[in-house]
Amino acid sequence: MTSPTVALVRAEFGRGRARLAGAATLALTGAACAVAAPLLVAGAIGELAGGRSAWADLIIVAFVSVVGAVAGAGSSFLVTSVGELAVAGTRMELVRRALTTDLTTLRTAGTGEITSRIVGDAGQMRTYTDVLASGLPVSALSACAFTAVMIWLDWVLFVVVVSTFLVASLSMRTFLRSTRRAGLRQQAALGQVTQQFQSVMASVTTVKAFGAESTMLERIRSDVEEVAASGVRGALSQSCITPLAGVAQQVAVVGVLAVGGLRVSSGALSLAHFVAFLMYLFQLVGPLVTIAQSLGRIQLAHSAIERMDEVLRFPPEASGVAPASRAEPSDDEPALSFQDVRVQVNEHHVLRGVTLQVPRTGMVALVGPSGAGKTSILNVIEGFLPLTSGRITIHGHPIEAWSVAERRARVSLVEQRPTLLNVALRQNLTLGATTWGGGDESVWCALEKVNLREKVESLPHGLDTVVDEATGLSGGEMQRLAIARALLRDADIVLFDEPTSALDEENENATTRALQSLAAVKAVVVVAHRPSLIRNACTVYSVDRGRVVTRYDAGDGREKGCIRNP
Ligand SMILES: Nc1ncnc2c1ncn2[C@@H]1O[C@H](COP(=O)(O)OP(=O)(O)OP(=O)(O)O)[C@@H](O)[C@H]1O
Repeated sequence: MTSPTVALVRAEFGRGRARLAGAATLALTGAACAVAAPLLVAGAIGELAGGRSAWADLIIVAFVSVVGAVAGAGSSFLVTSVGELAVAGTRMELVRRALTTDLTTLRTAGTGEITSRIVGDAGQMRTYTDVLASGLPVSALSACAFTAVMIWLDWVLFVVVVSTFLVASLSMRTFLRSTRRAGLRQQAALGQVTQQFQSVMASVTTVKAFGAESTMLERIRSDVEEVAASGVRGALSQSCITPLAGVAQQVAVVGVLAVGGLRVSSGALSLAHFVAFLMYLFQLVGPLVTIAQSLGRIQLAHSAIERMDEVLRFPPEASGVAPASRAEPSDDEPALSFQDVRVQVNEHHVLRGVTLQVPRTGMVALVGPSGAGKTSILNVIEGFLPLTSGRITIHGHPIEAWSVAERRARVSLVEQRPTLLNVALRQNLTLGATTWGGGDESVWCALEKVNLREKVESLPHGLDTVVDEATGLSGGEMQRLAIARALLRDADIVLFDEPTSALDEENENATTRALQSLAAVKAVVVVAHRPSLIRNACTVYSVDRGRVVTRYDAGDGREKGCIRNP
């Protein structure tokens, strides 16, 4: 199967083909200069041996060497710039895949693991692009050219060189394999470190409050040590490659000197060709070491590619069918309808046959003991939990008939544990707000409804305040900001999961009023424990063990608190 990472890199290289063509031309120039230099030196020796001046030849040698060096540097710069773009393109695709896959895949993989692939493994791929596009082809080209000239100069001496390098290359294969294994283990351990550290940071206050710093440190230590141990194993294998090439070169030099000396004295080889052959032999070691090291680095990059491939193969969220296949919502249909909805995750029966209806306007409350399945009902509407059987309709159309984006555009959610993004308050509040025309008035209006206007006005940067760990928002303030965000979104179904659980009486009353006025024009579903919220519901569904066990409807012209069992 083709690696999606490699396919991405190829596509990026395709986009940078002009620069790569320039790099290839420069690399060829560099290689040609490297090949020409010893021949020019041999020519100079011939001139000197014949008692003639060799100044002109030596100046040409110097010129060719400088041109070769400049061409090599230019080629490497061009390839590096294309490589950076390839890494950036791959990183963006990894982020896109992570954001567009379903929650189950995301949670199974672990966000820390994914982070380490986006940051660490993608960085490792720079090695791959550098090596593959620059070091390796140039060295291979030079080695081929040197080899061809060496055969032309004296094939007997070349056989001596090949036999020594063949023995060395067989030993190198073992080192290359162990480098790859070490690389895979190191990247996996690094992923674990990121995963563990992220989870500790997410609960850092709990860790501190319970004095669990050293316990957490110990949990992370074994993975950190594994990163180091695999790194050392990889470095050991890699560091054996250069000396091995050095030893092969020395053995080859001794062999070439012995055999070459005999051939020069017998007149089978001229002195100038013998010197040129030796120069090529010394020059050959550089490209050979680069090739061997490049192969080692490619092994490391391959392990990174395997790990990125896993993310790039994440399935996208089921997108539903195109809107064209569905008629416009009818006014007579309820906003939401569940018929015998069942959800099973692995062996766990989360919902066991839920039937309920939510009218187009008004508030429906879900009540019940902890773990009953209330949040799961909201999650299945959002598509965070997959439906096992049963039927859900939104405005009369089955959820399968809505694309995920369209369905979510109709629905707004305030989660039980709301989160704010690390961006300005304004951006947090207008996240997904389709009606927000760029003016702040609607934002202030939403903040007023949740009793937060004064607080935000008092902040030195107002709506431009960036929400980070140092902002120090209280749990109740976070909850009210999340409610304001939901009020600003132009969705016709609004889901609230225990929206007042962290609020004092005054803020609870303000929020209840905001929800009431919202329910006058929209369908509101609220998971609630507080009587103040339940009191305002037109229908209350009592949920237990994944089922609706009772339904209470408020009577016509009822007074507050008057909820009767049908
Ligand atoms: N993705 C999931 N995988 C496995 N089990 C799940 C999943 N989501 C929910 N559950 C389980 O389903 C049950 C219902 O969970 P849910 O969060 O819906 O309860 P709840 O009624 O909202 O509880 P609470 O009032 O405490 O928030 C729980 O036992 C929970 O562990």
